[in-house]
Amino acid sequence: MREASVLSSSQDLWQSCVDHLAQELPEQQFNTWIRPLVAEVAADLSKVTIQVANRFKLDWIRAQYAGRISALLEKISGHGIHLELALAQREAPVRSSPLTRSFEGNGVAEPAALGVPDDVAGAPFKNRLNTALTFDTLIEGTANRMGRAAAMHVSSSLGQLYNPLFIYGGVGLGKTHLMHAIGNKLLADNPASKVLYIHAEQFVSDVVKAYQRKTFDEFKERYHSLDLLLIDDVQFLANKDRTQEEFFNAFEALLTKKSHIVMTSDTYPKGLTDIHERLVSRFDSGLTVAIEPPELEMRVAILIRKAEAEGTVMPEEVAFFVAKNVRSNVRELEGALRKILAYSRFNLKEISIQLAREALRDLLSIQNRQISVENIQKTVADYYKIKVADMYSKKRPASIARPRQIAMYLAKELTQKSLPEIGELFGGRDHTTVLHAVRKMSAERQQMTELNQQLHVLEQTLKG
Ligand SMILES: Nc1ncnc2c1ncn2[C@@H]1O[C@H](COP(=O)(O)OP(=O)(O)OP(=O)(O)O)[C@@H](O)[C@H]1O
Repeated sequence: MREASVLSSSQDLWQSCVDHLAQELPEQQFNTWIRPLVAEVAADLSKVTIQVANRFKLDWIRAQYAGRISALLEKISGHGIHLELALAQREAPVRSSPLTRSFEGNGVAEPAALGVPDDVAGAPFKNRLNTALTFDTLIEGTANRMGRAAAMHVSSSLGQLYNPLFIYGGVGLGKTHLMHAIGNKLLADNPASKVLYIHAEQFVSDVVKAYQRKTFDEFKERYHSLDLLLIDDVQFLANKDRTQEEFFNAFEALLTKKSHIVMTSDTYPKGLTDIHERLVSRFDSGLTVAIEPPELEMRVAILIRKAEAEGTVMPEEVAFFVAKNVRSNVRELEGALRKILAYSRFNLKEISIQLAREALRDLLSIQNRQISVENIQKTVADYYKIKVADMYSKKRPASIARPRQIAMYLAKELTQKSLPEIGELFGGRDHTTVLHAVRKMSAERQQMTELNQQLHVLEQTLKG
């Protein structure tokens, strides 16, 4: 543990606290809840203000982590610290984790939405590119070869082939990185180009704002004048009719003047739901490429290169060990690497397989863990702050019945259990009750952004 006197700056205090949490918490929890936090530390270290993206996260962090964070900060600094949690101003969604997308409670509703933050109309033009995400830092492998080649091509011959470029794939595979790389390369070659990176949700909010303020002319001027529009996660345009119409208009205007459009999504165009057919067919009219999960060699290369970027050498055998055990996506790999580096730094130990095994023990044990109905019941009960016993009880108030239905739905989705078996585990309920819950939740999650987000968090937590 570091002493107060060793802390060279206020940011050191927060970093130390985060490093500790990285070691203490399961990977998924750390990535979901702690990693995205931004903290301001008073120069005299007497107060730490943590900015949290939305109310839902704020409540969760207050309930689950604030106590531990406070205790750690006090232990590290050696004195009392006032910890404050505050709602952050909504930022451009350059995201660091799949769960840090800028959902605001129920999501940004279309034109009736209130309180849309003020960060586009009237403001000086910002391209929102993250300059760290370039082709140089994007490691190539079979999984992303085609996407990378297409992206390179687009950045060097804008408006010609592959327009629009539609990139799809699972979470944390480098789609966003690829988009920023295109923008950064274009700007490096042609600094006068007008580029905009935007998350689809922010586009929705821009439409809402233009609608509320009757500033569609400015909106059109802003979007239709671009040379390159990079729009991330277009699946978020689902069910937003007005936004889709405006997107369609921008799309047509940009293609007509041979500007380029690059989009990402979690699915291929025809797999998108609740997006107008005419848009979907436009999405598919250029080049559509998939990004696959990285293969073993690529995972090894990513670990070695990222360790290098942190000024550390990761022996190849350690990289293999980690790459074999962390298979899902690059974001998870980055998380594993961060844990290993923090562990090595704190324990003053060289990076070895043994050290990696220790640093990743939670992650490795979670991987070996089967998801059980009991675990689902406990996790859901904790999440909605009800008693685990209520999962089996006959109580009917919505505050209890609903989490119970959610747990039943997750039990069906994440385990091999049959409906009667699940019913049995929920206090001997009939299989039709379980079926009803499963159908209800699958239908509602399509309609309700907030529920979908909560289910996503629960699924990620349970899957580790
Ligand atoms: N091939 C790669 N080489 C180096 N870093 C990578 C590569 N692929 C992804 N990354 C890094 O992994 C992290 C996750 O990537 P990114 O945010 O681009 O994923 P994504 O596919 O957009 O995921 P999501 O759908 O969750 O937004 C980023 O930090 C990114 O820089």
